[in-house]
Amino acid sequence: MISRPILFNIRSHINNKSYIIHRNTLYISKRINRSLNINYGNLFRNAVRPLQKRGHSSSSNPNKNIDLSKFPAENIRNFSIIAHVDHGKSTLADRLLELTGTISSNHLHQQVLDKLTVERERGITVKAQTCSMFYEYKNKDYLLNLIDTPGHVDFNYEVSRSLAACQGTILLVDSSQGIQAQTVANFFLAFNEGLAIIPVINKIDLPTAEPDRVINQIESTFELDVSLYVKISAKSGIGIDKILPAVIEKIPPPSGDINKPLKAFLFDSWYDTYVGVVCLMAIVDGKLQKGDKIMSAYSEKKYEVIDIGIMHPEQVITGHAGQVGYVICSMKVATEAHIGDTFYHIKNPVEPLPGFEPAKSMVFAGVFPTDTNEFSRLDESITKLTLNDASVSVQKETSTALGQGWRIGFLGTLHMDVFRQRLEEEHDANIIVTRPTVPYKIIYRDGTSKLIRNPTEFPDPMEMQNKVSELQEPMVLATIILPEEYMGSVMDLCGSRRGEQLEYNYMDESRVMMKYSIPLAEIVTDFHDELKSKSSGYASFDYEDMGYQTSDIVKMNVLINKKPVDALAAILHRSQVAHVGREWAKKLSEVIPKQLYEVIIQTAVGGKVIARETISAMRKNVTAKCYGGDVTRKMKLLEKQKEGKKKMKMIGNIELPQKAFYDFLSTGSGTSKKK
Ligand SMILES: Nc1nc2c(ncn2[C@@H]2O[C@H](COP(=O)(O)OP(=O)(O)OP(=O)(O)O)[C@@H](O)[C@H]2O)c(=O)[nH]1
Repeated sequence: MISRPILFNIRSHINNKSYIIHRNTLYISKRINRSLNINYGNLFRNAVRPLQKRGHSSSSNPNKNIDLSKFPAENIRNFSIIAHVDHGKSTLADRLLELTGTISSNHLHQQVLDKLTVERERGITVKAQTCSMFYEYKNKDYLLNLIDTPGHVDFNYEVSRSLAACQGTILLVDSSQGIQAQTVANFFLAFNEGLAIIPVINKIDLPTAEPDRVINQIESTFELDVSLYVKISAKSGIGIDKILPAVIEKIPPPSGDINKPLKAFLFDSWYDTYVGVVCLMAIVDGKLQKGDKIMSAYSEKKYEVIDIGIMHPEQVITGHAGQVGYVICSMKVATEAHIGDTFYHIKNPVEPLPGFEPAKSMVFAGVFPTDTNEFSRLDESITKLTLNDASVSVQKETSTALGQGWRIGFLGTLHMDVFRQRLEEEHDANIIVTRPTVPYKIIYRDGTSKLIRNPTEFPDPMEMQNKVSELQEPMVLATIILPEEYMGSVMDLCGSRRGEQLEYNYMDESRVMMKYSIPLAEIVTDFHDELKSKSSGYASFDYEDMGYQTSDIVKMNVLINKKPVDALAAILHRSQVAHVGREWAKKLSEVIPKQLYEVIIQTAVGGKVIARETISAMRKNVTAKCYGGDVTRKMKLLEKQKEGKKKMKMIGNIELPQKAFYDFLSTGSGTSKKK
């Protein structure tokens, strides 16, 4: 049994001070009527820079001391907020930070903890964020460590990791929407962790709010003690003052023993341009100080602690049981920070903590630099981004069409899209991402099996005939919650996606929860959009892994002038081949520009051609309009044409503009269904 780690109880010297520690940055703000007296070293000055760059306000004073030693375990609470997408987690986190004076109430930014550009642009949380607040309750000072978590199913790994660092959670439910699919999924994550759960009903300011109905839903669906619930409007601030007293009263303090040998738990890490690899560790037992020699239970590599947390080492670096903070040790490479690793003093080995189950990639896609010279730079960027997102798996791969690249595993297609956007925006990458595929399983006659993450690994006909006993595809258990009137159309949708209904229950007189077993491949493309459109936006959906099932899957090749293009191959269920084959051939014929010779596009399974399109030849004479006149002008036009050609990708023996290739791969060319 693991003692639950605490966040950010960094031993230091605080004299009635208030501060907030952010995951990868830090800023300090005054608590009302109290003065700051904090002493920072270079680390803090370095760490604060990125935050200031992003425009956050900071009232930091680099020459004062912080002391957290006055917060014994019983005055600490570690809690998270879990909810369905858009039910108001980040807004509630803002209100709590304001209430505790951690940020000012006229703070310019909303959703302060959504720090990534991608989060602000998309209005979603993708990365769990942590901050500490100070709060006085019944004449006692409390250190409250709050973790804001993502709501979307693709980021569940972040939620699980956050919950492992907490003793309790706020289950936030929108009072106009009621329980949704991710409310259910997140509730069970918290429930299985044995956390104290406080139901909080949000958005009671809305005219459509039905808080009492939602409370009944919570009671009947989760059998939760609803006498604990709190009704709020995170937007207007109604009821916010009731939340922290409930957190203190209902959530137990953390446990841990300062006198036991060191057991430090690495549960997050990131790459900071100024200080390199930074780990977020929970010191479950024992103490950790600057200069300590520690060892990773995972890799058995030895490190020296260079700095802890955000403080100047001489004043604030000592940790004790239940403390967490930044630990900067002599880790050179980003991948050395293994999420879930246990660290101990070299001379005092301990039994490692169970750690986290590694995230299981649900979809894989090839990522290739558009300019092959960019490979090394992008390789470094991917490594850094992976450190900030442990749920991504990366392997190098080579495509005949696209050159050297990577096969990257994601938790879902939104996750994939966010990763692509971060790579482009934060690392200035120019990339082509191939169509995502789910991991299929090949069962061989000799009893062995192999997972394939790339259509190019699909067995050839000879291998199929002689060695393969069966092919399997991954299945998921989908939970769909929707108003009763949309049941018919959603059932049709699930049926068309090879879904099999397992059960349905009424949550109240008009809302239904349906469970389906569906092939993962059927939901990773446009299922969510279709579900929204079939239910006028009212259905919500979540899924979990359900293992593998025998399936009639085949590899579909795309041939250009009779040559297969590896980057365009796909693994499909046989029932999809006819319409996907036709759709792809047509789409490719639309994006491939006319060439100097005829181009034949075919889609085929084995030797059988599914669809064929032909693009007739065209000779483009760029100098035609020059009527034999000026030679320099002709030369210039030819040069320009040459430049243009550099931006082309050779696919088979044809030239395809990168944009066309990108357009084909990124949208509309999935295994979308006949509408
Ligand atoms: N009317 C009203 N709107 C609210 C309230 N709380 C949040 N909202 C709005 O609901 C939307 C979603 O709020 P967020 O705080 O981003 O929701 P979230 O749960 O953090 O979203 P994800 O991180 O994407 O899961 C925003 O437009 C908020 O302004 C509330 O109490 N009342």
